[in-house]
Amino acid sequence: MTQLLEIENLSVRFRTTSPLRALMERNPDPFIDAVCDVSFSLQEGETYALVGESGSGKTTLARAIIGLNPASSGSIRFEGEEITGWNDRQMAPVRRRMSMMFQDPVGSLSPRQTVRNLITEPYRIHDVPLKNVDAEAHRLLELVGLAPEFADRYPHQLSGGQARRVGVARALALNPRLILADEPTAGLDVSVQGEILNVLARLQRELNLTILIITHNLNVVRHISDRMAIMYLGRFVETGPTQRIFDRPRHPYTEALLSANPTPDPESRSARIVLSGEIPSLMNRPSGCEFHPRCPYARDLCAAQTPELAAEKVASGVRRYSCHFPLEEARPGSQAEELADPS
Ligand SMILES: Nc1ncnc2c1ncn2[C@@H]1O[C@H](COP(=O)(O)OP(=O)(O)OP(=O)(O)O)[C@@H](O)[C@H]1O
Repeated sequence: MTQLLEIENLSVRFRTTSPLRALMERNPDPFIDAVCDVSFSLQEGETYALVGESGSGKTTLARAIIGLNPASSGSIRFEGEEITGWNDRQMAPVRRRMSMMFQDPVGSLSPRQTVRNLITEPYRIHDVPLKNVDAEAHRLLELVGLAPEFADRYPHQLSGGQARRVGVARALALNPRLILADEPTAGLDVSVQGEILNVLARLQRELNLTILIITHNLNVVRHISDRMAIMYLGRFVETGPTQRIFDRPRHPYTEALLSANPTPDPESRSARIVLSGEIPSLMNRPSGCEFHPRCPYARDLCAAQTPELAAEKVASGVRRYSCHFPLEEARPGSQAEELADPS
């Protein structure tokens, strides 16, 4: 598989908008690291999910990849080219090759434009001549399973699921290789969520697209992604093959997130772990392991020392986690699988 995107030690720092809050939080440095020392890569044709509670830095990371938030340190390579720090003019050709589906596509669709104009607008924005606008609009609509008649509709004439499909069609204009999909199913009924996920999965297969999906919804992650990363306070705390993480989380935060997820399968239902305390402020990060104040298993070392991101080879890839006392792998069947690992 070809490596499409490579992120190394990426951080994104913002000046906090509230000096008063900085004072109240006893933080003399009015900056927050919304993304903190993140490394990962995307292989061509895979779907990678970013998961984490609200404010954990998922959108900031995606915006940094497409050059909308400047990186404060680290590196971003796309198709083998270093694009860190590039300005809008330099990023323009890159943004034809990667496109972002923003949250709330209905709100972001201009109400006065027809679907035809909306989905072919990227060609005009990027000054790419289009011989036959109608033909391209129909091609894009067909890709997302909408009839050609939808080209003449306006956003208010679309259902939530149709608007989401239009958002996907627009993201596919210019034939990008990477789609950054921010909460593509948020606010939809479960059955419509399933339809959108099936559209994305089909496109990923048919067009060999690479998809970075951002979501709160663990059922979405399980359904669609090959690999996943769990973010906490801007950091990756666990990454690896999705199925493996769902089967056997190693980080206590992952375990808690998964336990809070409603699953239809009674076999895989575990007791819900309720985390104590609030998510800490980015202006006042806890010492050592930043999850320790909420961790049910924390010991003295956790407050004193930051854990490394340990790597572990598993049959389906590599899994990483940052925890001094990771959860045991020892569950029924695990030994047999470990022995079969090619590590
Ligand atoms: N432009 C900005 N200036 C200052 N702070 C920002 C800016 N953009 C984001 N942040 C802060 O960065 C942190 C991470 O936000 P981000 O939106 O990336 O989180 P998220 O995980 O995507 O959350 P959600 O799931 O709610 O979208 C938050 O504390 C947010 O307030």
